[in-house]
Amino acid sequence: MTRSGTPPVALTIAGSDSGGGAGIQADLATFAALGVHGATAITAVTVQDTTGVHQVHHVPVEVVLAQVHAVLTDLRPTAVKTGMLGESGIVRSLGALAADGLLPQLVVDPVLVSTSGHRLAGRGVVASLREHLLPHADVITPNTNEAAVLLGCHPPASLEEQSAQARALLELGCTAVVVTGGAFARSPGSHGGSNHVQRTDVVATARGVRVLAGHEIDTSNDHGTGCTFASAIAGSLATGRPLDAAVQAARSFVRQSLQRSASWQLGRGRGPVSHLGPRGRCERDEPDLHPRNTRTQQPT
Ligand SMILES: Nc1ncnc2c1ncn2[C@@H]1O[C@H](COP(=O)(O)OP(=O)(O)OP(=O)(O)O)[C@@H](O)[C@H]1O
Ligand SMILES: Cc1ncc(CO)c(N)n1
Repeated sequence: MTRSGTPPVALTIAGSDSGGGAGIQADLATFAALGVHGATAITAVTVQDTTGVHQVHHVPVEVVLAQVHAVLTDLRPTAVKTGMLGESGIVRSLGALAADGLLPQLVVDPVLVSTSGHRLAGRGVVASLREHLLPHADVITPNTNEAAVLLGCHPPASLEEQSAQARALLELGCTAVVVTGGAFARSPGSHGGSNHVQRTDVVATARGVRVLAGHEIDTSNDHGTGCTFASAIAGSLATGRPLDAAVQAARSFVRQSLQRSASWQLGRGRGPVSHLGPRGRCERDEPDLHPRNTRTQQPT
C-alpha cells in the first residue's frame, strides 16, 4: 500500500550540465516544479556553462545500467526520460531494456548537438537511436535539426516540412513524435502579440498531425528548453496525465519558464530558463542588477 502524500517518481537518464541549465539539472528542477520525485542515471559529465560545452566525459555503460537497475528496482518510476546518451553502447543497452517493457512511459529526447554547436553524441549514436531505442519510445522530442539528422534530410524551411518530418519519424515505430522548435514567419493577420515569428511544435500520432503554435518569446536565456520540455512531458505522464495533455502542459511550462528568465542575467552567454516558478523573480533587484536585458514580454 502507498502511504498518503507519496509523490510519483520519474527517472531521467541523461548527462550532467555543470552550468545547471540543461541535462540532468534541468530535468530534476522540472520534476520538482511538477511535484514529481526525480531519480537519475548519469550518462556523461559535461564541463559546460552558458557560453558552451568545454569537455565531455562519458560514464561507462555498465555504470549507467547499474544506476538504471537500482532506480527501477527500488523506486519504481512511472515514467522515464532519456536525454544525452552520448555513446551507441548506452543507446543499445537502453533499447534492450525498453524492448523488454522495463522503461515505462518512455520519453526520448534524442540529444545530438548542443545549442552552442558542440557534438554531444559519438559515432553510431544516430543509427543506434533509429534502430534500437526510438521504436520503443512512447514519445520522442527531437528539435528540427535533430529530426533532420535522424531522417538524413535538410532542416525544415516551412511548417509543412516540419510536419512532414514528424510524420516520417513516426514510421520508426514510436507511438508519438513531437518535432520542436520550428521558427517561421507568421502569416499576416494572425493574432497574439507584435512579434512576427511563430514557434511551432508539431505532434504526430497514428491519429494525425497537430500543430501547436505561439509567438516567439524575446529572450537570449533559452539554454535547456529542449531538456525542460521533454522532462515536463515525462513528469506530467508520471502524474497520470494522458499524452496530449502532458504535451500541452509541457509547452505551457517551457513558455512560462522562458518568460520568467527573460530579464535574468546568469552567466555571460545564453542563460538558463527559469525552473523556479514565481520565486524566480526578484522584482526588487531587477531594475538595478539586470540592465542588459530589459525587453518587455508579450503575454502568451
Ligand atoms: N524563444 C522561444 N519562444 C517560444 N518558445 C520557445 C522559444 N525557444 C524555445 N521554445 C519552445 O521550447 C521548447 C523546446 O525548444 P527547442 O526545440 O528550441 O529545444 P532545443 O533546441 O532542443 O533546446 P536545448 O538544446 O537548448 O535544450 C519547444 O516547445 C519550443 O517551441
Ligand atoms: C548535458 C546536456 N544535455 C543536453 C543538452 C542539450 O541542451 C546540453 N547542452 N547538455
